[in-house]
Amino acid sequence: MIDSTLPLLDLHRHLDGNVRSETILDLGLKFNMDLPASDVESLRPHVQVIENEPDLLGFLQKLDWGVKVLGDLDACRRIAYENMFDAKGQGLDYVELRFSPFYMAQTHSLNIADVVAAVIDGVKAGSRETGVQAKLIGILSRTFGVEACQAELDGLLAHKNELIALDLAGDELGFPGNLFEGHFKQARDAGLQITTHAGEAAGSESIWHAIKELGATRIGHGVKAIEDAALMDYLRDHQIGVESCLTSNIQTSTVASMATHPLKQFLAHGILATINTDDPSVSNIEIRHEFEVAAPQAGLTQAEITQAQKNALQIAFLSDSERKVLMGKYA
Ligand SMILES: O=c1[nH]cnc2c1ncn2[C@@H]1O[C@H](CO)[C@@H](O)[C@H]1O
Ligand SMILES: [Zn+2]
Repeated sequence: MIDSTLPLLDLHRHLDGNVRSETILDLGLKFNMDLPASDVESLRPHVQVIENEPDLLGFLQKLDWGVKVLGDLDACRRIAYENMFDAKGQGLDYVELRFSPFYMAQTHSLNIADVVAAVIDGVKAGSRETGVQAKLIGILSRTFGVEACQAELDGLLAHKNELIALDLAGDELGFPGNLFEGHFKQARDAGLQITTHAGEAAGSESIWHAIKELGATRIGHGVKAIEDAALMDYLRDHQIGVESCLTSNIQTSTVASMATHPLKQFLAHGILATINTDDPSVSNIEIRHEFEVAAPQAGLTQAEITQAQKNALQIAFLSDSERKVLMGKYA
């Protein structure tokens, strides 16, 4: 159960992995796109994981229609805005929404920096209207290579004051972190914090690299840390936050079953691990499901679930005063 005496946070949530089916259909019509279906039910297998995918790349394909329909900046603003209402509907108090502007801009050749501005605008409006606090994390989609990621970074840095951190997502096996050390140095120099997807498709060496060379103070997924005792200690001792996404890890075949998910062991080891959604619409889940169904299946006790919720407050990219405001609502 969600501990209702504590704020509810989702720190790992892709806004471009959470596009409503109705919106995909609507935008598809608006921009005259040849969608694979014309109603929500038949669209489902094209934009949602129905059976677990054999690997990460199979899973990631399911995000494609959600960005292909982004025919103009208004469409980008719209999905950002709707994400805030989805968060509100789930009882979330605070979200860190991440997005890849290159991926969003790609199909219709939108200007990357303009896409970033549209997302910022949509999230701000949605936050104002819902009262849900939000921060934005820019993503470099490694799948498109080093040069595309530089263009993506440039677009993000044009709005660096409105972003809190930089992430690296996509094909971890095909595009290892060492290709992006220069990008992350630029981001750190620009004052961004770092959290990257690591140890999801690749092994624990990818997590070490993210921390030591990219400057990550949090790790997305990080499941492979369980195979590396020294890393488990390091994560605990250096308070590196881990953003776990239970259902996503099953759907990408990163973890064989919920019962063998390492989150419980992360928590038992004293690592600051948390419960998050990843791509809600693609996974057909929400934060409540992760707390109430997935976490118990992963063997978490109520005390461990509450601990994960507390950890989120601790590792969120919030200033001390912002954290107090969030806590204050529950005092
Ligand atoms: O679970 C995940 N692992 C790795 N990359 C992901 C995951 N979910 C989404 N993306 C990636 O994030 C960007 C869109 O925000 C895209 O690059 C998408 O492939
Ligand atoms: Zn993710």
